[in-house]
Amino acid sequence: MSKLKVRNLELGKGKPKVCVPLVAKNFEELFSEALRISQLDCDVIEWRADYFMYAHDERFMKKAAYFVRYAIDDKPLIFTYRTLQEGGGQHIGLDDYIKLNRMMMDTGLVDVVDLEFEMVLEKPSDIMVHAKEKNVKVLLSKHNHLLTPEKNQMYETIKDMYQLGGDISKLSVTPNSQQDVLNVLEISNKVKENHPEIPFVLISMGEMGQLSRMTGELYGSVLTYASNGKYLSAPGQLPISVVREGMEVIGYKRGSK
Ligand SMILES: O=C1C[C@@](O)(C(=O)O)C[C@@H](O)[C@@H]1O
Repeated sequence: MSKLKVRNLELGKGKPKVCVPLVAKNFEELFSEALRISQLDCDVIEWRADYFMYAHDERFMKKAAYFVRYAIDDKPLIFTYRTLQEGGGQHIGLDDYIKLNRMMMDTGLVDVVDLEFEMVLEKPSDIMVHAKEKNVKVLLSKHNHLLTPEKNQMYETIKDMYQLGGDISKLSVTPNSQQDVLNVLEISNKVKENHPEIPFVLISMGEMGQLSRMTGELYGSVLTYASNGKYLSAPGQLPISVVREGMEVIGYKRGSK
């Protein structure tokens, strides 16, 4: 499995790392939630800026990023603005999306930026190069809240994201049957076996897909998203303790303590 260093964390080594969402609509909530979440047993924090009411004001966003970094200290931080099309909290135009993400890279306060694959494809720009220059990792993502695509399509998407320069490829899909969940696990395993160079995350959302949030050690996902105790940023997210226990059982090896 390919390894990726983010601050002191090595993604792809041992168990998947646990990421929880930071969701807030104003500054007061942002600061208190960031402080609260930084005390949880998580490895990574994902700031879902699409829920923040000042997300369209550049000056406020810079201040907000300082607030968050101050509150969470040295924890790895993913900046995410999820678009409405992919299940996010508020609308953003393509140009503003690119501008906001570039600006976040420039702050030097975020470690990873989650960029939607479709947005990057739609607006060819130097954003991937810019991230490299700023030493920010790019997690390319794609979400399907209706269904689970064909197996081959999922496989190709993960590879295409890597090809485009993503440091992590992430695909979150919705199962309509248990077979869909198995398909996600099968493709995870296939990427792990055939493309060990690709750090990836494959999630089957909803209650039906919860198993996929705990099987990363077996099938290769480097990150898993859990609830923050107050809020789920996607259907099917489990409490941190449940995910950790599940991963412990699934990854249990004879002879390990
Ligand atoms: O893309 C993802 C994964 C996710 O959708 C999930 O299924 O847990 C949760 C989102 O917050 C995150 O941006």
